[in-house]
Amino acid sequence: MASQQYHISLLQMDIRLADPQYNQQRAGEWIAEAMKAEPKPDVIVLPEMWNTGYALDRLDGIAEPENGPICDWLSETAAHYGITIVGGSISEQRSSGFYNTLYAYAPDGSQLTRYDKIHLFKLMDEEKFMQPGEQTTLFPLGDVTAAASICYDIRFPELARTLALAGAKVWFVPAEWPNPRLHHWRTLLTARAIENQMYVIACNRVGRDEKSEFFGHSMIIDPWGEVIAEGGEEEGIISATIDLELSEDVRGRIPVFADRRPELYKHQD
Ligand SMILES: NC(=O)CCC(=O)C(=O)O
Repeated sequence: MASQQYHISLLQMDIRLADPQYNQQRAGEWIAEAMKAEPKPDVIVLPEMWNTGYALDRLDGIAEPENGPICDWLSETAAHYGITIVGGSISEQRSSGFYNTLYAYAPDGSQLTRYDKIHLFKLMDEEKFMQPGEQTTLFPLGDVTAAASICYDIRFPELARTLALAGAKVWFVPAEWPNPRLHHWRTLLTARAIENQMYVIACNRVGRDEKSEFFGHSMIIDPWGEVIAEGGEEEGIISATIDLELSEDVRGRIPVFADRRPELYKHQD
């Protein structure tokens, strides 16, 4: 079996509202910077909607076309450096509307997954402008099953549990999670890691837009719930090495999955 160790780098970047060219240039600079580190990252993660930010009322004309140039760029960048890129999410325009869409690419540049955010966040008016996704996603990270969801999705424990039951040992979560809910962000991510005995790898943006201020605090949490890396509130690269065998180890010690009693998880009067 191939090694299950991966060096992960999260690009905790600021995002300029409604300026995809500038944001792509900055993302490229951040990736080049991350690749100078030793050890070099195997996996790079970007935040949510990093191309446009939450410029929801201006997406027409600035959102990416389906499988558009940003996807080509993510694919070429992954192949150029020989890394996996969990490309955060981008705002994408299709004939059926706008979507908040995550793409991931393998080290050979092939597309690993495309996922449309399934829970749209009403507090930021997402549902007024965007269409929800209709399915969850799993994808291979080497020999291991990985999952990805987006930001508000972390509030739905049944989603994380479904992904873990389907085999996920690591869950990637790009985000634009604003103040003042840092306590929710840290607690929910940690709970999802502990209850599902999997790595949770969450990349949040920093900076502000016209309505919100974003606090960063990108996190890499292991299957015991230990925070092994956490960002501050400034732009930066947050890195750690993970060992996906730890998930099996923790599941063996506290056999939550074997002990589940799903036949009782329905309310009876
Ligand atoms: N972009 C988002 O989905 C934000 C979710 C959020 O802030 C929350 O509290 O949930």
